[in-house]
Amino acid sequence: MAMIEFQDVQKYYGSFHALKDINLKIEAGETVVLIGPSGSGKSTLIRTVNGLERIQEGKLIVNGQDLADRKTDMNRIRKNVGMVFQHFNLYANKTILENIMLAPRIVLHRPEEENKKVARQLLDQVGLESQANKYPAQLSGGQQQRIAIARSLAMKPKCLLFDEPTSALDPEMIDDVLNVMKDIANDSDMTMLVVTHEMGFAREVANRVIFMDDGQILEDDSSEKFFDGEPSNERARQFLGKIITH
Ligand SMILES: Nc1ncnc2c1ncn2[C@@H]1O[C@H](COP(=O)(O)OP(=O)(O)OP(=O)(O)O)[C@@H](O)[C@H]1O
Repeated sequence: MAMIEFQDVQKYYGSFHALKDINLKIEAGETVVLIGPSGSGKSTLIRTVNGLERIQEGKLIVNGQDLADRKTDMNRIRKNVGMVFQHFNLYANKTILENIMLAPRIVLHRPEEENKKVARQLLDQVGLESQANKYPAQLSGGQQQRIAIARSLAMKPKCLLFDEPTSALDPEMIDDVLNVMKDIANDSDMTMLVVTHEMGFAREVANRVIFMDDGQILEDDSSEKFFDGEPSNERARQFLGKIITH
C-alpha cells in the first residue's frame, strides 16, 4: 500500500478552491519534491498530509488511514508523519537536548535513558553534538533547522514533510541542511515530501518531481525526465526555465 494517496481531493478556503482534483500516490521510501510558483498550493497540499489542513472532498490515505474521515485519530497520524517548517519552531526556553527529548517523552513515553541516548545519536547525526546544552537563540538558523530535523526524527516517523526548510536561511547555511536531508533520503527508508526551490537538491536526491500551479498538479515526473528530458507541460517548462536562469 502507498504511504500517501490522494484520490480526487478538493480543498477550499471559504469559496477559494486551493487544491483541485489532486490524484497522487507516494510509495514508502520515496523522496518527492514539490515545486511551483508562489500561491500554487504547495504548502496547502503538504499540510493536508498531517492534517494541519483538512480536505473537503475526496480521499486522502496516509499510512493506511483516511484523513477525510472525522473519526481518524490525528494523534496517530502525527506520530508517524513529522514536519519541518521554514521557521524551525523550536521551543525557545528549552535546551537543544530538551527540544529533541520532549515529544518522545510525552507522546511515546520513551524511558528517560533511552530518550537521551536517541537524542544524542541524532545530535551526532546532524553534526551538532557539542550544542546539546545551548538554547535555540544561541545557534545559527542553519543549526536550528538541523535541530528541528533531529527533533522530528526522534519520533521515528515513517514519513517526513518539509515545507521550504531552507528558505529562511542565509545562503552559506543552506548546504548543511540539505546535506542532512540528503543523508536521510539515502540512508533510511523514510518517505519524504519536500517543498523547495533548491533545484540542485531536487535533481540529485528526489525520485520524483511534481509541479503545481493554480492548485493543480500539472506534471509528475522522475527527476531524470524532469531535468534531463523536458517536462511535457508548458507552464512547468517555463517555470523550470525561469528558475534555472536565475
Ligand atoms: N488559511 C488560508 N486562508 C485563505 N486562503 C489561503 C490560506 N492559506 C493559503 N491560502 C491561499 O491558498 C493559495 C495557496 O497557498 P499556499 O501557501 O498553499 O501556496 P504555496 O504554493 O505554498 O505558495 P508559497 O510558495 O508562496 O509558499 C494562495 O492563493 C493562498 O493565498
